[in-house]
Amino acid sequence: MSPRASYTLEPALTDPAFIRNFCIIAHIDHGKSTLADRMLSVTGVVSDRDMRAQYLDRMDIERERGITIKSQAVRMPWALTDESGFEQAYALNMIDTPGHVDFTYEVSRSLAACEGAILLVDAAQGIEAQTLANLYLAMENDLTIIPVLNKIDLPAADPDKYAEEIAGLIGCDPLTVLRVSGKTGVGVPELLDEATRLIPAPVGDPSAPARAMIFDSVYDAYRGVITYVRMIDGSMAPREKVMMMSTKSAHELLEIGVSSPEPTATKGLGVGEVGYLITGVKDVRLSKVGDTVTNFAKPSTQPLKGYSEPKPMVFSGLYPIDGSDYPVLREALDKLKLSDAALVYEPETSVALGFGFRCGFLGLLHLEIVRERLEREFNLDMIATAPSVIYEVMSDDKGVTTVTNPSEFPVGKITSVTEPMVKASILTPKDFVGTVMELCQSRRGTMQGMEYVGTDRVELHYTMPLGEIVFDFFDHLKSRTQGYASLDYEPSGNQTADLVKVDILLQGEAVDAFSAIVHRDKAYAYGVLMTERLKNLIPRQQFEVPIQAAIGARIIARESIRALRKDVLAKCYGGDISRKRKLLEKQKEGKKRMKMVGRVEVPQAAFIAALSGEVESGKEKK
Ligand SMILES: Nc1nc2c(ncn2[C@@H]2O[C@H](COP(=O)(O)OP(=O)(O)OP(=O)(O)O)[C@@H](O)[C@H]2O)c(=O)[nH]1
Repeated sequence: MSPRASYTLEPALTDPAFIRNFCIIAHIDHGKSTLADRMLSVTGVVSDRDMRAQYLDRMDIERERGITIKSQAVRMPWALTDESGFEQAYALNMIDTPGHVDFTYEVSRSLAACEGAILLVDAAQGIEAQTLANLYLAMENDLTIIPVLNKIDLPAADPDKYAEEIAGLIGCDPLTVLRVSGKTGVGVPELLDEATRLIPAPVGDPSAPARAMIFDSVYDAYRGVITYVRMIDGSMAPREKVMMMSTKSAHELLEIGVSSPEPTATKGLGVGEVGYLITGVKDVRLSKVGDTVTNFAKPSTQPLKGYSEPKPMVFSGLYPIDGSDYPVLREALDKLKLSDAALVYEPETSVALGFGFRCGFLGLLHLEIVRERLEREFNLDMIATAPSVIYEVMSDDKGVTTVTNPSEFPVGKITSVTEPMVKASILTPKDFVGTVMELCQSRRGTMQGMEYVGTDRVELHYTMPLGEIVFDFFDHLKSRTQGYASLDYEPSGNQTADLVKVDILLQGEAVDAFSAIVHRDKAYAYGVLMTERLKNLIPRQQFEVPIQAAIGARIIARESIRALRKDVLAKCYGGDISRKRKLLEKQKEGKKRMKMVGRVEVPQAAFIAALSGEVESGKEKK
């Protein structure tokens, strides 16, 4: 599609009256990135020749998985013709935001940098749980909402029905809900027109001391930290000295510019503009998201309202399969941390797995992504222990202990254990309400209410332990509802529960990597599951190996692996000594990939499979 804007936009320092800042909010897969791509080509900032799918998703993982992890900001020119035929040039700043619940904090940051939000809804699916969550966030930030139905090219699209649904939700006329296709481009120019018309211009004081809000900070191997900001008051220019208000650290601005979508240096940034700063800082922590940047010589006294820091919710131990890779893993984590402020880690050791790190993540998707990046970008092979949430354990002798690793669960008399809770909302077609309620109850959920959205869908509200959601809840929810239900959740304090630690013992010795904190009612099931899994995974040894599950000293499940002596030379009769030696060498190599737990040899693969649940067993297939 050829661009409509027939003029060139001044690179920056635009009059705020002609700036529009907006973001696109949507449920995952409703087509944000595709629409953003289309906007880039419609506005002409990316030529058709340079266009590639998911232009703004720069990480390989983002592109492969088709998801957005980091927010991106891009400036685009647009022209609006008024009734008298006068064409006015505008600068549109679009911030693409991630849709997955793990990355909600990225969304809230982007929202605070905008005056408007395009609420994008798949015309074949309608409103989903994250549509609602993001919409509420946008409303809290007082943004102008532009409702849009996407994917109207799909044969299954039912725009009339879903326009009604959206109208009912935000209280507008169904006819004002725009209809577009990010794929074919239909309706996109009209959407940009409407956004330009309806979204208010940014307001700020151009003569006040400079204040810019940091909404993202990324580490670039060549340029150091690139800080993305939205100017609120005043202006900034290259070579100026700026100060981060929370740390009072001062830096010289080496470069200031806008992304359009490639970084373009400018003479400065003025009120309402969105752009980037480069100061030569090497650590993203010095350029903290939510902080206010001001002028060093003429500082502002009033910092802008920051964001709450992202808090890790799920912890897992990461261990290199080859112990000698430990320093590489440390370095890799240090590097990832530069660009991922939400990642936390500290060294830990495991009897079974050796040296590794206990890492904190925003959720399971975040964990998977970090793990994949470590494997891919740093060539590391790793074992990740079962994810755990944060428990607070009260014991008589130790007081309160915060436990993120089951092996730290205190021994002795425990008075109470609290676990993190979440408020979950699940949106499902009404036919599946029964099965969803059953699932939530089996995960210790307490129902808080339900309401209809449109005529055939229901939003269910539950409080549930986070620990019950983070593992496979979503998979079960999807399979029970034929993929139709969607889920969103937010933290909701802590609550006491009857939780116990289950240990798994091999020949009487506890294997720390397999310990888990579970509800007492589920302890037996976990014990049976793990002992059975391990029985299938650990090869027979020269002696019998009992596998037991225990709560404290009480054994709750038991399996055993029968004894066997594997004589590799059995088939090697005759006198060929070199062949025998070769076989023995091969056996030795194999043993290197084994971990010794007491006297028992456990293959690495067994740890990986037992921890990831990749074992075929009748009991696991629910
Ligand atoms: N038919 C059709 N398919 C579309 C349209 N827009 C997006 N899609 C498809 O929908 C899927 C999801 O699109 P994305 O743009 O990656 O979705 P997203 O909302 O950006 O996803 P996240 O970045 O993970 O939040 C992709 O397979 C797209 O090709 C459209 O207008 N029509």
